[in-house]
Order: sequence, then C-alpha cells, then structure tokens
Amino acid sequence: MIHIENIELYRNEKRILHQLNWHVEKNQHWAILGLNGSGKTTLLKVINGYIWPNEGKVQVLGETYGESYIPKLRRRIGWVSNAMIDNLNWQDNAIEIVLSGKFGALRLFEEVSEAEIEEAVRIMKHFNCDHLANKTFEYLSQGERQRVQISRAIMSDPEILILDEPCGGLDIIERENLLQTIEQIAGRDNCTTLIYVTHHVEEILPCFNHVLLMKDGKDVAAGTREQILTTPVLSDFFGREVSLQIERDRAWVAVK
Ligand SMILES: Nc1ncnc2c1ncn2[C@@H]1O[C@H](COP(=O)(O)OP(=O)(O)OP(=O)(O)O)[C@@H](O)[C@H]1O
Repeated sequence: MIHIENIELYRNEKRILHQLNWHVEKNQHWAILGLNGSGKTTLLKVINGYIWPNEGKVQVLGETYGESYIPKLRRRIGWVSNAMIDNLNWQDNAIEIVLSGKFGALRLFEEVSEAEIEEAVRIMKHFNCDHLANKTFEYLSQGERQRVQISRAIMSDPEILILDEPCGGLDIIERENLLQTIEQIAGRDNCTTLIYVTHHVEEILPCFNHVLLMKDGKDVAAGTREQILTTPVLSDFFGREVSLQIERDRAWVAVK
C-alpha cells in the first residue's frame, strides 16, 4: 500500500525527514505517533504527492512517485486533516461537502444523481451525522465537522484513509464518540487501509495493529502494537520514564 525507502527531505536549509523508511501492507492499519515537529504532517504531504523528498523512493498503491500521474492517484487516498478542512467551503451544507468527496473536488460543481444523494445520506447516517445534512458547515461543532469530513472522505471509497489528529480540540466524550466511528470504519469489510496520526497513545485503538514512532524526522521504531506499545519502547521514545496501563485494550501512558 505504501513503500517509503530512505527519504531525505530538506526545506529552507532544515532537514525535516531523515533516512525514513516505512512499509505498509494491505490489511494493516497503522498509527503514527510523534511529538510536535517530528515530521508527521510532512510525511503525509509526501504520501499525498504535495511535496517531494530530495532523495529516496516513494511508492503508494503500486505507483512510483516521479513516474506516475499523482492527481489520479490522490483520488484513491482520503485525507482528513485540519490543513484540508480549511480548503473546504464553509458556507456549503454538510451534504454538499460530503458529495464533493465523490468527485475529489473541494466544492460540488457537478450535477448529482438521486443515487449519489442516497449514498451520501447512507454514509452520513452510518457516521451519525445525517441529521446535519442541510446545516451550514460553518455552524457545526468541531466534532460534527470531523464526522462530516470523514463521511466526505468515505464517499470516494478510498483505498487508504489518512486521519491526521482527528480528535484534536474535541472534549473527551466527543473524542470517544469519534474513536468509535473510526473503529467502525476499520471493521468494514472493504479493507480501506487506515493511517491514524496522533500525539496521544490512548487514541491508538486496538484496530491499529501497527505503530510507527517518529522523532526528528526519522522512523525510530515500527512494528506491531504489541511490540511498540510497551514501557521500555515508549520510555526510550519519549526520553522520559513512563508508566503504561492497558485498559479496554488501549494503552494509557503517564510520565513519571
Ligand atoms: N517549508 C518548511 N521550511 C522549513 N521548515 C519546515 C517547513 N515545513 C515544516 N518545517 C519544519 O519541519 C518540522 C516538522 O514539521 P511537521 O509539520 O511535519 O511536524 P509534525 O510532526 O506534523 O508536528 P505537529 O505534531 O506539531 O503538527 C517542524 O520543525 C517544522 O517547523
């Protein structure tokens, strides 16, 4: 699904990604955990073909960057992020936002069929936001906007769905509700590969069977959740002794 080999990325004399390797197979769901400024968003921009590394190889969904037509490839990748949400038209109704995902566009310029509207409503219902269909996107709460944004991404039936800090700014109830929604996506049988980016270990749901730890633009560790979510690995990663508790199949971390 994703193959990244030894990439180096510099901008304005700053080294942002360094000797980064990452390999994602079909039927895996990955969480990327990193501190502020570790290069997570830059890596996502590379995967979506918005920026190019100075060195190294990037292959996504079998296409090699530098040899393939990236806009076509981008339609096969859903990207839910705060960077993306700003590009949407906040005066549109929620259902228009969702429908625009079908065409990989930021606004709905196309005529839509009854069947497409029904599909949008069905997806919104699945993510518990169909009651918002005719509300202006601008007036929705942050949690409601996230649900609409995820419905929009699902509308294009992506092979990879990237969720970049989707719980940022949500209260704990909204956060848990959204995490439940994400678990449902992972449980669907269409095998969309999920990539979930976060600063918070406790958001790494059991459905994320693999974890990548990023620090200073490097992949400092990658493996199954059982290999990575351990006290020694996380203490080493954070550079501080941490204690880890497993509750409801999720790891909760406290810094000692
Ligand atoms: N165009 C650029 N020129 C110079 N430095 C940049 C550029 N883009 C990003 N950076 C720097 O690269 C580093 C990694 O940024 P990035 O946004 O990828 O980190 P992140 O892990 O997503 O951070 P956060 O968790 O805070 O969102 C940061 O120090 C950032 O300031």
